[in-house]
Amino acid sequence: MTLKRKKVSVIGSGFTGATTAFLLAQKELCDVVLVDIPHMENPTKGKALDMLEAGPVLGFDAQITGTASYADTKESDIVIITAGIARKPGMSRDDLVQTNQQIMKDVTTEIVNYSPNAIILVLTNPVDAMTYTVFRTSGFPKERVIGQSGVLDTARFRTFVAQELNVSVKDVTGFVLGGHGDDMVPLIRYSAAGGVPIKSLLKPEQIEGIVERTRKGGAEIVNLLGNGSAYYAPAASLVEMAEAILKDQKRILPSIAYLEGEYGMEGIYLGMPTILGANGIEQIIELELSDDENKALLKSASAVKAVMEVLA
Ligand SMILES: NC(=O)C1=CN([C@@H]2O[C@H](COP(=O)(O)OP(=O)(O)OC[C@H]3O[C@@H](n4cnc5c(N)ncnc54)[C@H](O)[C@@H]3O)[C@@H](O)[C@H]2O)C=CC1
Ligand SMILES: CC(=O)C(=O)O
Repeated sequence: MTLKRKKVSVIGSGFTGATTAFLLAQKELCDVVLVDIPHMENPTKGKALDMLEAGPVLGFDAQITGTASYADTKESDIVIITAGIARKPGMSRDDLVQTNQQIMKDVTTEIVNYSPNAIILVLTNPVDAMTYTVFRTSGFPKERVIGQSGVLDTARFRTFVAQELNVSVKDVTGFVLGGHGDDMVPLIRYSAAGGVPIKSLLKPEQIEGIVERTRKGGAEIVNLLGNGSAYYAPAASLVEMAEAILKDQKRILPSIAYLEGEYGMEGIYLGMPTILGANGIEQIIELELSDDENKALLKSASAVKAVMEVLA
């Protein structure tokens, strides 16, 4: 009897898509199909072949296919959407929303056609609104359409806390909630180093500095790179979420989840503490928030709603 390996398709073979595909294969989590537009078919095939040829050196065994045909994605367990454009000079935020929204609709129609039982992970920005578009277009249940931002934002927060304390990042925990923007909400009360609340380890001004740097974490990398946005940490974040689902790990990770009454909100995708397992989002965890934390979360939700208002 041959065991069928799990299959993950990654849509968009750019910086984040290619890095995600490589990490998934390197960890032998699944076979990977990397998809891009027809114009990009040969470069996509080239990237996939190049990754495959790293297998003998790194000692991993996974199929990696580059393609422009969605037929190759048939019966994927997970489909990860990284396709889309980033904002260019002269382009408004609304232009970006319109363009990426159309790409989400086109891509999702193909995903539904070939992988009707898949779990979809969305990365494309503005990610809260794009996850909502994929949810509406797919008709999938809410637990099977999930956005990525909180794992990345929390990773940045943990990195900065570890740097400030000069301790191992492995011992730093945290939780960043809300939309993927300047109003995201790092929950200081739930952040600790080795189990010790960071409030008793750092001065208020140090914590404020870390919160601000986390909120601007994406822009910091954009400014340094000069020609694109972050992709190593975003890809690692997608892979952590995909692994939790593929292995039914029941990990408590922040995900962009659809709210139907949780935290007093309805009809919006927003970063929340969730349990991720084989069924996708298996639970949204409702934390007790202080008045200030609740106010900050509502402010972040308003920013997401403002983007949703320009959705067609
Ligand atoms: N949510 C998050 O935390 C993060 C979100 N992002 C977002 O992810 C997206 C991708 O970023 P990068 O990979 O750096 O961009 P990139 O420009 O390197 O790659 C995008 C790829 O999408 C492809 N593409 C465009 N239309 C397509 C379609 N209809 N079907 C299939 N492929 C298509 C392009 O040909 C390109 O290869 C951007 O919107 C970026 O802002 C990036 C990092 C973190
Ligand atoms: C690009 C992006 O969303 C980030 O680096 O946070």
